[in-house]
Amino acid sequence: MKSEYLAAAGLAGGRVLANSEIPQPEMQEITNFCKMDKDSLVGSSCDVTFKEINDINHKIRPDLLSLVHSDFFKYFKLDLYKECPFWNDNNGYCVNRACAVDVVEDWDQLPAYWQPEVLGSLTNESLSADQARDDECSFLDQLCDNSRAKLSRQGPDIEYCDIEDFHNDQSVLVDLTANPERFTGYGGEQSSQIWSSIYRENCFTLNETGQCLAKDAFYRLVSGLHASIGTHLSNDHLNTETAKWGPNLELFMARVGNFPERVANIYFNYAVVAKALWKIQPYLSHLEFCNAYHEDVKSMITSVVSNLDSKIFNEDVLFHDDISSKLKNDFRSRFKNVTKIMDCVHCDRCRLWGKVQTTGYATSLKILFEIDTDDEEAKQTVVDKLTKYELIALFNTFDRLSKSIESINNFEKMYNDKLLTAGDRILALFKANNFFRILGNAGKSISSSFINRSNDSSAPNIDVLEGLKDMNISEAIGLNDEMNVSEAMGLNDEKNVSETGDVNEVSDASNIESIQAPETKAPEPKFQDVKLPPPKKVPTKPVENENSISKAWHTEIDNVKSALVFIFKSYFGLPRNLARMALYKLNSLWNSFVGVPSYVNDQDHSPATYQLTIQ
Ligand SMILES: Cc1cc2nc3c(=O)[nH]c(=O)nc-3n(C[C@H](O)[C@H](O)[C@H](O)COP(=O)(O)OP(=O)(O)OC[C@H]3O[C@@H](n4cnc5c(N)ncnc54)[C@H](O)[C@@H]3O)c2cc1C
Repeated sequence: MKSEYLAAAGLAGGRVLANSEIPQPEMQEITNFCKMDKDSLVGSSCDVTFKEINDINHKIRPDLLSLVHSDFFKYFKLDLYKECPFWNDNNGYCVNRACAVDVVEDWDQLPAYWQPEVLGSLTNESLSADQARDDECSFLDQLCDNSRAKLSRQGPDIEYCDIEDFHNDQSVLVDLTANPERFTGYGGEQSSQIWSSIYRENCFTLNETGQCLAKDAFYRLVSGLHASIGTHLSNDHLNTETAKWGPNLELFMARVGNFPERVANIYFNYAVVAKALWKIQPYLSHLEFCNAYHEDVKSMITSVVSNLDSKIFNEDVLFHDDISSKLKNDFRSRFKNVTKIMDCVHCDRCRLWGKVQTTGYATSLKILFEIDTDDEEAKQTVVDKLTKYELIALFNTFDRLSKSIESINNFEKMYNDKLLTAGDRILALFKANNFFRILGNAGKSISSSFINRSNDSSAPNIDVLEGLKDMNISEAIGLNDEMNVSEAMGLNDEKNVSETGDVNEVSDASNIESIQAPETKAPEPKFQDVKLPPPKKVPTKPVENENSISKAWHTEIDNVKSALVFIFKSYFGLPRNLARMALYKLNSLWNSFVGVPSYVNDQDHSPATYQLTIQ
């Protein structure tokens, strides 16, 4: 095995490293966006690089997008009112319009196979629970509404999510394309509680071989889901000034981009779901669709899945022997809990997408870990028993990850553009010699170490530019005012700057506590990472001992001259200053008359500050 693979795999000297211990690859590109080497492997169980996944994703993206917009894949059923099974917290709700879900009410618009009669349990109360489940849950039967072979669901538990939800009386049908996953404003204590309980599920008690790898995989799945949600809410974010939805680079960097580990976890999840799809490929191509429309869907499925490769993820390393089967059971029940925690999410839109994606991961895990590659019959049985909702969730989850990866690549372009623009602006600042004026306007301080160095040289040099990363020049380069530029540029991946500017410690597999009670560390001494050049020796002037009368006389004369010049200039400049003041006042009155916001008149309240105030 290549040493690069060993390092990326987290295997050192026969010891399995936790995710947090895996050394981050050296940065090889000019940009430090996400500080990742795209030619390194995605993880210990993946024989695929970040770049290869980017290429695959680029190829399949159009078909995958069409697939999830097709009538067959765009509807999902869930119970939006199910009570939280873990804690008594069923009174909260999210009042933002963005949290709402539009459910399907106009049934006439739906294709025949989505009509209530076909969905069975929505209306047909005469069916027994088992019958309803069979009708509802046999994916193959649902492709054509006239063939309904009954498949028994007896046998050992192989479920990683609660599939009962799909035939619950309370369940509603939702058009996923009409309810995009995006920024909803959901946050605060409630969402942190959800995330901390999800991460707490990653506390395996068994001390079996391979536990570390399983624990690491569990963590990566959850963190990848979290990061993918963070990417979507940053990519489709509401700009409160323009009232338009669009990407928010600063938010993305603060939530995901500054944490290479989180970005890598999105790629890891992509590999897991892709492998599950690859694994059921032979069965998907044998599906019998009823009409020409479905044939289109089938060809889109084939074109997506045929681009995937078995080496993308090796599930066999996780639970490879009998000893680890207990661990697998633990893994399964813990992941099931993650899917159930979604019922505690107060924001309906977030709950919807949380349910879709956890169901998608649960389906992938079932396919990966419960299908024995040597047993053809068992394989067929597992695939046959997939419900259509599991398949819909599987493809939609793959689409979410694919969209995340596309967004990450777009954010990288934006980041590089911003960096270039920032660089140009910084150079322009020096050329125009208006550096201190701008800083004064921004009301920011500049580090003394930087002032010392900038005084040494009038031309911008690397030390000076490096010094810039230490100070908050967000206004100068147009980044979020609350964010330190070094963090915004990803120069420091140790800290997580939340939207409100809070600095929390980065959490990792071994650091769940940081999520439960985010620790605020005492600020570290600044500039410790900056290598300062030795201080220049300033030639010292010889001390003058003589304090002659003539020197004192000249000083006095100079002072009198300066005072006279000042008085003369003041009289001379008075009309000009009065005219300016009048003009300024008139301008200000005119602006208020035509309704221009007050910050335009007020230098201390730049648009950036104004934006922060109204947020
Ligand atoms: C199931 C679910 C679905 C959601 N869907 C949406 C949605 O569609 N739209 C929306 O606007 N909001 C959604 N949210 C809310 C969103 O995820 C955040 O919780 C919210 O925006 C507040 O963010 P935050 O910065 O306070 O930190 P949070 O994202 O709540 O994170 C809490 C802490 O976890 C750690 N952390 C963050 N990301 C990771 C990661 N990837 N890996 C490891 N640790 C991490 C950090 O230390 C952070 O301080 C959802 C929340 C949940 C629980």
